[in-house]
Amino acid sequence: MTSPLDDRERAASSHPEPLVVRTVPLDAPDDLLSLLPEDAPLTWVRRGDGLVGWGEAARVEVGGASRFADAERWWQGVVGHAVVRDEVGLPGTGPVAFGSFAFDSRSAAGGVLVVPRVVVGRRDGHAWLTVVETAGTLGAAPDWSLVARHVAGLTPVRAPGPVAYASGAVEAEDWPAVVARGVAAIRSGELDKVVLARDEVATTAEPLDVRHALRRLADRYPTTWTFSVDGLIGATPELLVRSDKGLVTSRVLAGTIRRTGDDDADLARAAILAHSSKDLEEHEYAVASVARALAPYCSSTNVPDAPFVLHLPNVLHLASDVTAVLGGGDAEGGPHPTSLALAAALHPTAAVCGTPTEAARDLIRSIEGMDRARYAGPVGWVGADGDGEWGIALRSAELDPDDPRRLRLFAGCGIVAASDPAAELAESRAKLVPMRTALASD
Ligand SMILES: C=C(O[C@H]1C=CC=C(C(=O)O)[C@@H]1O)C(=O)O
Repeated sequence: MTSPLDDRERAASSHPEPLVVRTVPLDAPDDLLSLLPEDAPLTWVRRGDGLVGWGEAARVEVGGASRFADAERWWQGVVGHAVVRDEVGLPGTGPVAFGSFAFDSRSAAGGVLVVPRVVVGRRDGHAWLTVVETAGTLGAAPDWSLVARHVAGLTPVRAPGPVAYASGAVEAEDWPAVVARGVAAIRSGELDKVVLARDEVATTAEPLDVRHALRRLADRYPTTWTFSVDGLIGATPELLVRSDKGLVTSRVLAGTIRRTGDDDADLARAAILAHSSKDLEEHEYAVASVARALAPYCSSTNVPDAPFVLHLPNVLHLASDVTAVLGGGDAEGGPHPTSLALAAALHPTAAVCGTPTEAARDLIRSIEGMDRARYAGPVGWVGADGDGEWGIALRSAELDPDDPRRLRLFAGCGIVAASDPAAELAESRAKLVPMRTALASD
C-alpha cells in the first residue's frame, strides 16, 4: 500500500470522475478464483460464492481515528455521483468497494477502499458481471466475452517455492512472557480480557503469486471467508458484520482448542471446549461487546444462549451467530447505517482487543511490541446501498509492498485470568497454520 492519508481533506479530494457502472447477469462461472489476475486481485469468497474483482476505477486511502468516517464519506460521494444500471439487483451488484482497515487508529496502515474496474459475483446460483468506467456514458452491455478475453490473457498461477520463516517483532519463545504480563494485569484487576498477538516473517523463494495462496486457503478452509485486498490476504472464520436489507449478522468467535488430526479425539476436545469455563468466559466478553455495539442501531438483537463449536481443519472455536434488525434504538427515524459504519461501530470487538476496550487497547499498545497494521481490522466490501460484508482480518498475512517475497503472518489469542502463557503460544502456532499452508508449494 502506498503511504496512507491521515487528513480528511486529502481523503475527500480523491473523488474520481463520476463512475459509469453496469451490472448484467452471467451464467454462473464454476470458479471465481480462476478469474483472478496476478496483479492486485480483489477477493471475498466463501464456499464458491462471493466477489472477485480486478483493475482500479477509484481508490481512497485513509488514516487515523477518522479512517472509517472518511472512507464512508468518500464512498457516499462516489455512489452519489455514479451512473448505475444494475440488471441483477442482488447484494454485491452495482458499484462495490473492497476495503480493509488498520486495527489501531495510530497505525500507519490506515485503511483503503478500492472500486474495481471489473467485478464478477456469484450468490446462490446467480452470477453477474459489473463493469465500471471512469469516463463516458453508459455504452453497450458487457457480456461473458469480456471475461473470456481477460481469462485468456492470464498468466498461469506460480508456486512461491521454499519459504523461510523468521521471528517477527517478538521472538516466539519470548512471547509467553508478554502473555504473562497480560495475565498479571488481568489478575490485578486492571481489565477482564486482552487479546495479544504476534507476527512472524515469511520469505518466499519466488515473488508471491497471491492466487496460489488464495486457492489453497479457499480449498482447505471452505467455511471461512477468503479475502485479498491491497496486499492483505487470508481466510477468516470470523464475520464482523453482514448487513443485508436491514438484517444484521455477526459470527463471533472466541475460545479455541487445537485439533489433533484424529476425529474421535477432536470430538472429545470439542466437548472439553464447550465446557471450558476459561474459554466460555473469553467468548462471553466477545459476544457482549458485539451485542453492546449493535444495540444503538438495532430494534432487536438475538444472542444465542450458548455458543456452538466451529470445526476448522486446524482449530475448534466457540462460535455464536448474533443477528439483529436495523432500526430503533438511538438511530430511530434516521437512515440505516451502512455496513461500513456498522463495522466501524463494532471495531474492535473483544475477540481481537479485550474488555474494557480502552484498557485492552492501551495494554496492547504498551506490551505487544508490534504494529498490527491491518491484521485484526475489518476487511470486506460495501455496496452502493450500504449493505455489505466485513470480516475480521484473522488467519492473515500482509505482503510487503516493497518486496513481493516478504510477508508478515499474524496470530493472536484471547487472554483471561485463567490463561496459561505456554498454551497460548501453542494456540498461536495453530492459528498460523492456515497461512503457512497457503504459502507451501507441495
Ligand atoms: C485473534 C485471533 O483469533 C480470535 C478469534 C477466534 C478465537 C480467538 C481465541 O480463542 O483467542 C481469538 O479471539 C487470531 O486468530 O489471530
